[in-house]
Amino acid sequence: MLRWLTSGESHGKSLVGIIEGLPAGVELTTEDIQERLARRRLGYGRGARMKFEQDQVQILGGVRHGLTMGGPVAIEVANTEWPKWDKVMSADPVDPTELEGLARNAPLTRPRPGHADYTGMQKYGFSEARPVLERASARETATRVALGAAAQKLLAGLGISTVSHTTAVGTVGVPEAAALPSAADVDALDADPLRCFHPETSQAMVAEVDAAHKAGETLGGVVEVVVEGLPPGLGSYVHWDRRLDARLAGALMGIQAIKGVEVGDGFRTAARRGSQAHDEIERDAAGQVIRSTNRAGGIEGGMSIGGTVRVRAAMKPIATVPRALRTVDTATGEPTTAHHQRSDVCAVPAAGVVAEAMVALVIAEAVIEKFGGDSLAELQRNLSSYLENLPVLGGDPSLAGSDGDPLQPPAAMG
Ligand SMILES: Cc1cc2nc3c(=O)[nH]c(=O)nc-3n(C[C@H](O)[C@H](O)[C@H](O)COP(=O)(O)O)c2cc1C
Ligand SMILES: C=C(O[C@@H]1CC(C(=O)O)=C[C@@H](OP(=O)(O)O)[C@H]1O)C(=O)O
Repeated sequence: MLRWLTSGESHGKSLVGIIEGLPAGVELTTEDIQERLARRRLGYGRGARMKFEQDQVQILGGVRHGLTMGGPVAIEVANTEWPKWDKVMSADPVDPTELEGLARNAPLTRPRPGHADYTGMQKYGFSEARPVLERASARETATRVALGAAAQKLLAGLGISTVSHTTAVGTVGVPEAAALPSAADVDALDADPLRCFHPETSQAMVAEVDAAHKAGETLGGVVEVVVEGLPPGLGSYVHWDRRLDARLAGALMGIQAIKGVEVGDGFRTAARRGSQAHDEIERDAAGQVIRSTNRAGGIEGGMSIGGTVRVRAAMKPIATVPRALRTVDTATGEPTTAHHQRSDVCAVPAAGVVAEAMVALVIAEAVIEKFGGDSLAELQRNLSSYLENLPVLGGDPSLAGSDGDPLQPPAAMG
């Protein structure tokens, strides 16, 4: 069983994540985590905060000399802006005179439509939005990316890789037929201002962000996560909450501002006729059982079919719109406009990196659940044994496994 939790506020001292259930022997260093956190900060359209705040990472427990030890792994991502917020966000009571006149402590009583402000105040009984937005903020996703790094390192030990890219910003989308990136393309994606794998579209996306910025607007978009090297049979059809697609969708919808999820061609499949919607099963020239297409996104019956999984997440435009939206001042009851200091114009590329972390966590959880093991070596043996004994129905069992590498899923499933 794999479980994980995050704690911390946007302007608090630090964010902390704990992941429990990782086997011993997974390679994990501060640098691994830092590399992924740096990727989350990239992306055209992010606000000023990304420029001046650093993610200061410390592994607090569960890892020794670069290897997990089997216990919970705790990771801290410190907020370097903390000294400016230490009074406003202090955990311990503060003498009210110390807060007097602090602009940062001014009550936020003009809730933003589209953010958690108003309903959070109602639900938790706050008279202003500060305590709501501090936790609702997507600053918290830094912790998920840190925990996702641990999951990705586990998956790497099993030959499973993840990569994310931007497929749409506002109305500008990558053409349907565009090539899909693989993990080998991560440097090219990092170099693109929008983490888009289609240079022409990326240029148009940059122009779209500039236009939105100029107009005092914000933008949403769509990201895709591609997972390669999966064995068949992660997740199950036997119960709704064991379906891999359901679990991935829940994890993606758990990201701030994600309002839609597609598995494979998702909504586009709904518009197709049956003969054009599925991935037919056939034999290639070498006799391997293969799929000629991957419309389903590599999941059928709630199970990975083996090979590549593809999922997309749709992000709504940022709620803190510079051209401030109408709201009601909760202190006076008067109509006004929503509070706004600064914000991202577009955080879609960052959301892609977060989506990748969430997908890695769900896949790692499904892998551990199916193959078990207290050490990575044991998990690898269990997976190898499963793949070696995987029946290739209707064919020669010797076709199972690919080229004698037991950690590779059968090419038949690619
Ligand atoms: C990476 C990332 C960055 C975000 N940046 C902002 C931001 O700068 N301003 C803002 O209002 N919302 C931002 N959001 C979205 C809000 O966190 C989100 O809309 C809010 O928590 C309410 O949740 P909901 O949109 O799921 O209803 C961001 C989301 C993500 C994933
Ligand atoms: C800090 C991050 O994202 C923040 C997410 C966010 C929100 O409302 O979700 C609002 C912004 O924070 P602030 O209002 O303090 O500028 C973003 O900068 C981050 O991703 O590290």
